[in-house]
Amino acid sequence: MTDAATAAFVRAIPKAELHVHIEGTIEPEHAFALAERNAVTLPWATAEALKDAYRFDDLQSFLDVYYQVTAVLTTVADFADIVTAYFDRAAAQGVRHVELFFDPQSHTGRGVPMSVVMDGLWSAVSRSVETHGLTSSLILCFLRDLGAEAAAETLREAEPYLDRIVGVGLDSAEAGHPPAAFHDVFAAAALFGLRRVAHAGEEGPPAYVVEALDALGAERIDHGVRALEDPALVARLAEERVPLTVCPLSNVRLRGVDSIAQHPLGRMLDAGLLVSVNSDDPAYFGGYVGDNMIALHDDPRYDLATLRVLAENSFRSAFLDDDTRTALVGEVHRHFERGVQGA
Ligand SMILES: Nc1ncnc2[nH]cnc12
Ligand SMILES: [Zn+2]
Repeated sequence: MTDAATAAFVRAIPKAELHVHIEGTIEPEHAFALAERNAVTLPWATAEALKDAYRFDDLQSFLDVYYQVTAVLTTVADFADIVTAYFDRAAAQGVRHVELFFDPQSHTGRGVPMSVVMDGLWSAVSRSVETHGLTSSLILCFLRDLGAEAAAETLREAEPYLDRIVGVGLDSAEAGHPPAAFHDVFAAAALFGLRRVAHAGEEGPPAYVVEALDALGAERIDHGVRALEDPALVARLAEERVPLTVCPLSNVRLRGVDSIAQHPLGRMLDAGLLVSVNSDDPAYFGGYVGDNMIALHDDPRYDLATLRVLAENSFRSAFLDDDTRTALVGEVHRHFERGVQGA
């Protein structure tokens, strides 16, 4: 096990978080406080009962809970508050830059206007440097199980707010929903000057990773762990330096892998892939990004030198300008020069 001083050191490593769904950061107690504030009835009696429901068999069984909890979000203040609560935790875990996913369709589909979602998220994101000492941006994700037409409609609704988002992504139930169906909406997003990322190879086959790259022009792959099943794809990802945002605790909780010891992250690093560590839905999966790194470090394969590579990779994979990237990698360097205090 990682000792307390080393855990504090790992948690404080400067890092970027590139794969975190804001709706997946609502802690159970906060969900119940928001439910009460908005007179929303959740299908669980207490926060404890909700936590008891966090036993997942796969991605879908998690999404079923996740979408029900999002119903507590109804006002501008709610969206601002969940971002602020996430920033509080992220800043305490060394996060210097975050690219936040949000799922507008999970709100507009319940009658919450896009303007409420955008104004709430933006009020916190636009002030993150002053409030938390970290830079932040927003990535609008399309829910792939709702289809391409709904995604196109969502992009149209988001048009007045394009200066508040850095890119678009693709998430939700992966199996049976190949990326290529979203070619046109991703092409339209590219014409707007937006960056493109996509969840692929979480539960879906390696072919979905290939499609995300070729049909969507994805610049970064979220998860991508199943890419390892296809050696030609691994060679391509390594050659093209395609960033993969890997979420170890998420993969364990959603039963993609049995344990951290079984997790393919080590093999991905060995294959020369540009991988970073991320939290995905930290309120549900047992930890924020620093906690994911500590869980890795409990396994001797992930020594401090490896965690340093992962932290540097997070900045190398981010949508940052070169000067900012260099400065942030320099912060990682200085953190390791100072070393574990008391060691
Ligand atoms: N891990 C995940 N995969 C796909 N969609 C998601 N939405 C929130 N978390 C997700
Ligand atoms: Zn995700």
